[in-house]
Amino acid sequence: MVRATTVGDVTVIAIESLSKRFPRVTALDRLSVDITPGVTGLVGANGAGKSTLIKILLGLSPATEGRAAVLGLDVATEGSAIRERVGYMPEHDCLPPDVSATEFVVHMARMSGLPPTAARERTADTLRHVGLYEERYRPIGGYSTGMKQRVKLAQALVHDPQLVLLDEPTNGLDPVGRDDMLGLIRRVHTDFGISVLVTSHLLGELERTCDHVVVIDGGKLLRSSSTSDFTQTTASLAVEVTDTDTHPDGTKALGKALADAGLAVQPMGRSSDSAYAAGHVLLVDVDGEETYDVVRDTVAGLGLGLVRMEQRRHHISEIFRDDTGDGGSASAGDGGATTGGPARPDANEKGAAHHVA
Ligand SMILES: Nc1ncnc2c1ncn2[C@@H]1O[C@H](COP(=O)(O)OP(=O)(O)OP(=O)(O)O)[C@@H](O)[C@H]1O
Repeated sequence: MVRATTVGDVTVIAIESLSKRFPRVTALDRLSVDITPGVTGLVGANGAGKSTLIKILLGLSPATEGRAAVLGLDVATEGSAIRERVGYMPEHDCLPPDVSATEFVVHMARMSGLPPTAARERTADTLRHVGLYEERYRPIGGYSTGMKQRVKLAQALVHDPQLVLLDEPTNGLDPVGRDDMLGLIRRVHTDFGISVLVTSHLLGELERTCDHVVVIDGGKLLRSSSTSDFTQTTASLAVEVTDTDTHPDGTKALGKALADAGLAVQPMGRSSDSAYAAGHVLLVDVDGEETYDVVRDTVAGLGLGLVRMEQRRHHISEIFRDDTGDGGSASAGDGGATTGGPARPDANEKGAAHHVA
């Protein structure tokens, strides 16, 4: 296996055919993926194997098969060296209620080997960075969920790691809290150059935050690509038309005519984007400049009124929806639209071999 390092902008995490089997469940199933510097989202439905992967990467839990290296260190044999260089924000609440954020984060810094003065200085800096400076002497038990998540982030950052693994950092947060946390995560990389692997079951929020997205389902890799590849390669036109006496369902008539003209078209169903009225908007795949002309001419030919024709990037959540209209298992909770569209290449395997008992 190639030993991954951070030098020269190469792989930060190398995962090679990694499996983790519990007695009744295969949590990871021959997963192979490389993660490069930057902010990477690891997305999957509940139970997809995200937390299991993070624990293996930290050297806290052995893999059943396969290998992985973090910052060039083997997870099987060099766990403590990995944990010196990597920060970890666990998913579940793990904070002592009776101590202040300062006491807790100083303690974690000392555990990571920082001398007392450096630990106090780094704690103050880190708590300021996460926006907890004013409240730093209050007991954590009185904190809101958002503040607790920030303490967890601070303790992951305090020893100045090269990489942080953040397990569901937006869990339990309201939309404003989510946005704040995602902004903080982005700045962990832009301000400090720390690489980030962040898990979520919400594709939409990773789309806004991450340079790269890795999608897993049932412990298998579904897709790994840059965020822009996810969205830009699937540019489409949202087209809305009026009905007429001749065409009482103008949307349906246009959809048929555009399909006859050779365009890939589908009705937009449920969407996280409230600007679009479900059932009255068609999504047309853009296949060059001529697509606009074909749509305009077809609308005119049918005598329909054109309400809108606008370019629209797909949300990642739409790329992983299933064909049933229920939403893909990796799109849970983000209001992903669910009409037809570019299907996952391996959609038939979704969830395969997840529960093996
Ligand atoms: N210690 C364990 N013993 C048995 N099964 C486990 C154990 N840990 C995880 N699993 C199972 O492995 C699968 C993957 O779990 P994991 O926690 O990694 O998923 P996840 O993607 O992090 O989901 P969530 O977001 O709900 O935590 C699940 O089916 C889970 O029940």
